[in-house]
Amino acid sequence: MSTEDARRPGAARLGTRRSTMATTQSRLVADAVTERTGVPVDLELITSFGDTTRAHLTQLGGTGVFVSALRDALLDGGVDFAVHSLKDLPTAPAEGLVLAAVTERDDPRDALCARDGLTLDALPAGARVGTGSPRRVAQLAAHRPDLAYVPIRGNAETRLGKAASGEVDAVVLAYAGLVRVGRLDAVTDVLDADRVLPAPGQGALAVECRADRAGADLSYLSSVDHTATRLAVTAERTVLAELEAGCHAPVGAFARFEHGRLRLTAAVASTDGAQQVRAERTAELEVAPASQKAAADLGRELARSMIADGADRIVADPGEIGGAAGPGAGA
Ligand SMILES: NCc1[nH]cc(CCC(=O)O)c1CC(=O)O
Repeated sequence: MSTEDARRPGAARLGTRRSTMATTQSRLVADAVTERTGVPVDLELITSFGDTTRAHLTQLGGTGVFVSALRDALLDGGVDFAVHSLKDLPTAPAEGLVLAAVTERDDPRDALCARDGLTLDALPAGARVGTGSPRRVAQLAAHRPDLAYVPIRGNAETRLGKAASGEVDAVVLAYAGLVRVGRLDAVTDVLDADRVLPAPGQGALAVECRADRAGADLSYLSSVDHTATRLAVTAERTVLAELEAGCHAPVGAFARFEHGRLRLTAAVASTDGAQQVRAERTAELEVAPASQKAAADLGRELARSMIADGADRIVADPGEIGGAAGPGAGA
């Protein structure tokens, strides 16, 4: 374990993964906490299995590879709190831990980073699109079944490098992540939610700490909680939980407040894009912490209507990326 700075007495210790994206988003939250409460925060770098393994993410057989090392450090008191990309957090609550805050969401959309400034519609048939996310492949294939989807992994810089080197023609990454690593220059098409629904929680950060400290010595963490975001991501994550799907399932969900209502859209698609269940539902909801249950109810009702339409069967057997069904022949 190494520290970013020498530890300052009285400073809170924020555990973070080592990647540029993780340290940038941890620093953002640390600065917001300090600005709002006066509590100084030091970053402590922790290596996780997800950062070191060469196995493809979808082969790791479980969710949350990025978060378990941080959670161990929280539970044993090595650090006071941790910041995760919310979309990487399993929906099942972690024993002894709570979400002390969910920060205001950044842009939730996915972005295409293609050679020669190409947009999704302009990519030629057969172009190779690199992404290891079944959700992205499934939804992209629904629009462009004629492209070749190639599973790739690595951090944002590594993936962008594969497009720059010509190994693939394009990669798809979260817009918010590209902002955090300072690589918006690579974006050639921003994929709005009508085309590709983001992952539940995408663009929001989760602040996690030990349950017995959240209402006690760490109660100041609530200063960075954003109620509207928390309600939206509660609805989104409830869809995922009800579908019994993990963060690498082909499930997109996005909720936003519009005219006093929370509007939730979700989609499940097979990896070849051929089967898709998409649904939307709204609920009248006050932007207040007391609306938490109503937000979860909205997610549960939407998921149940999708299951009635066969969404659970797609989740159970979405097909492989670049698998037997493969890219369609037509242009
Ligand atoms: N799975 C990795 C991951 N976790 C969070 C982000 C982006 C930032 C965010 O969604 O908050 C990324 C990279 C990506 O999907 O391109």
